[in-house]
Amino acid sequence: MLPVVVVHGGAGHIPKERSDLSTSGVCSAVRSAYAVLQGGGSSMDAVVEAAMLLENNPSFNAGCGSVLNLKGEVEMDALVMDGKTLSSGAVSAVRNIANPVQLARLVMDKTSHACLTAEGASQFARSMGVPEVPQESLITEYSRMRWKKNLAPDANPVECQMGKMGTVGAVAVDTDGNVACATSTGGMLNKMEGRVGDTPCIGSGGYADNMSGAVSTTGHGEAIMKVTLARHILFHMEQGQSAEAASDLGLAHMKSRVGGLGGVVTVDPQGNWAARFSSRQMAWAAAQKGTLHYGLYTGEHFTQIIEDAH
Ligand SMILES: NC(=O)C[C@H](N)C(=O)O
Repeated sequence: MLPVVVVHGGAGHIPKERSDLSTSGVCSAVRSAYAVLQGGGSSMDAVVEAAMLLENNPSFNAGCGSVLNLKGEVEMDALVMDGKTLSSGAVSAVRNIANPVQLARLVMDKTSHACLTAEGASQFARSMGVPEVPQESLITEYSRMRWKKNLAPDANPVECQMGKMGTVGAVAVDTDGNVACATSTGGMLNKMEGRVGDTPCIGSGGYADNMSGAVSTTGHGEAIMKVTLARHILFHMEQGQSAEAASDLGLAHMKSRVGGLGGVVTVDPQGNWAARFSSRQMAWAAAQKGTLHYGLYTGEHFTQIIEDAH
């Protein structure tokens, strides 16, 4: 059963013309992360690899391709958590870097803190030699178009939000049985400047504990925070539920209690995994025992032998 890695490319409604890009993006990220695990890398190495590749892919709402805030600027959130030690690192409202997930890992590895925000996070990035990138390099035509559309007086903000949720995340178990999670996002379209979502908050955007498993979440951040979705799912696993049943229970609770939609990828330390969502779609992919699994719509589950995958 080990190793295993599962990634998501955000819960929401993916326009038809963009769905192939989302699927191919999560599949190639999961293949690279799986290669890291097969090469003896840790679950932390694997989830950071997957999240970084998805941040670099402009089809997703993380790193390059992030949605814009009300002012038309990019502010990103990211989180990593290590299930062996419960160490975590996060950044929120960070600007001008290509890979927030890498900076989150540096917060975990190099500071005694769990989260750095805004200008302080940028200063830390500089001190670690992380290159600063111009904001323009993180903005795509598509995200600028959607930002403008959402500012129009007749805009339907709910519909626009669902058009591209696109947060990215991963969970993995390595051959030593250690679990880890990573999540990275540009947040919610046309958010207020300084808005911090669920993604960098442990228990909400993700959680990893070798005693129960690991979860990375996506969806409406304010709803996810109200129910601390990731920790809620692991609670159900601690009570004996499977990764799949616990994920469904957590998502159903969020829907009935606060009307929130979203999606999750979940693993337990034995390598059982789930990719579940209450939104219309969620691009997801998993790799285990030489097989690639992936899907986009509810109930969809394709498989492919990894050696044959191109
Ligand atoms: N697309 C998402 O998953 C958005 C993210 N959860 C946020 O609220 O910032």
